Amino acid sequence: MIVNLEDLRRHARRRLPRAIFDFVDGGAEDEYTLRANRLSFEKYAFRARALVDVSQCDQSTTLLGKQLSTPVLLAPAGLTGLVAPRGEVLAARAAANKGTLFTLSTMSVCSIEEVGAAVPGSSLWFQLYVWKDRGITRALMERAKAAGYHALCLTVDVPAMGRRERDSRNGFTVPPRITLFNLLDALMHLRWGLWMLSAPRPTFGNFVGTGKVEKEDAISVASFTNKQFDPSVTWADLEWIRSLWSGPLLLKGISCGEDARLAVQHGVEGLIVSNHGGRQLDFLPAALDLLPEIVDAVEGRAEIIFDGGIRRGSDVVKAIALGARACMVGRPFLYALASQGQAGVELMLDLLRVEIDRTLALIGRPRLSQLDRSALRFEERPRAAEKGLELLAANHMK
Ligand SMILES: Cc1cc2nc3c(=O)[nH]c(=O)nc-3n(C[C@H](O)[C@H](O)[C@H](O)COP(=O)(O)O)c2cc1C
Ligand SMILES: CCCCC(=O)C(=O)O
Repeated sequence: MIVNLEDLRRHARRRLPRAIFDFVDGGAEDEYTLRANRLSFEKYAFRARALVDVSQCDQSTTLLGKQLSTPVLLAPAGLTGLVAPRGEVLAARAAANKGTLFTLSTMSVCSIEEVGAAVPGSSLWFQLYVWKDRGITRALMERAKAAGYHALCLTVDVPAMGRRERDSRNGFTVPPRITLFNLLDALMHLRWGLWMLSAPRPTFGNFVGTGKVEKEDAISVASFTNKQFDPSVTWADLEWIRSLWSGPLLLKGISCGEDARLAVQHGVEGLIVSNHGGRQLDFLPAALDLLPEIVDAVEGRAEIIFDGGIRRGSDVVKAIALGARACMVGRPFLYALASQGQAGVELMLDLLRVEIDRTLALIGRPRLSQLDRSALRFEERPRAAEKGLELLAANHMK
């Protein structure tokens, strides 16, 4: 039975081959940041007001001028189409049906055009990685523009791919290599295997025809991206991107106040406060702990989106109370896709919606605009968090 997002993760773990589940679920190196992302929510408890009329809770909001029915968006995730066939199209449809946004990753399986044709561009953002080949980078932006995508989100926390040791152990490659382990893994997850047979052999769909993917046979994500992504990108390149993209521009992966101020000086419309779900630099602080410093640095001059570890409606309410305008979820929509395809993603968004509404009612603040730091108490000693860390550390050592 599925009553919350953790149930979707359990489902996904059963449904997906081990190597694919681990690619989705895992983080960098010791996975400290990945664990910290969850545990940081336990540092905050609520201050609830009583006897407030909460008969009409309203979680709708606007983001970069667009009306949304909920402050929860779908984060960009490379290789979503490995979790379910045409996974990006399914997730984009679910988001549009539920009045919110889907962000297509540069590293998607379905192409910019295929997703663009499936839903209105107003419910789509495109996430950009800068390739060494600037012609390709420029073409990505032009294609997203031509397909009607509303905003561009430049990810700035991948100057090198984080080291995901689960992927190394599993020998995870794109396309998946046919090995005895992978064959057994697929046989033990037959529903997924049969499901995937209905789709073309998965690859990075935006690069078919460029010669970049055709030459590669079964390459690890880190080898491929380290070869293709440009580690020399600086603030100066932002001007170049700006000159090619006329719509709203966001930076994803800002993790300190200095960079937030620079981003505002460069005129970006939005920032995504994120540690890439603990998949990049291990020992960045928990994403929630990055938020206050950045909110204070931005002083309302750009819209702030938060991601990292959101698994409950109450997590969304806490991030908004700390100054975010909206939140992205990554893994939860991938677990949901693995569990039940498009219907799973819609269910995931519904679960969060109901949890957000109930939290707003119980704390006596029926609208998002009424959320600020006075809705929270800082837990001096988050005992559950300490205990959780001990338990997780113990599990890790096994
Ligand atoms: C499987 C997977 C693939 C991802 N691929 C990308 C990507 O291509 N581009 C990007 O900017 N972020 C990527 N991310 C990071 C997410 O956009 C997001 O920051 C992160 O998942 C948020 O944490 P959460 O999973 O705890 O919600 C990926 C995350 C996952 C789990
Ligand atoms: C699949 C290409 C890399 C996607 C990414 O950014 C991530 O896995 O976190």
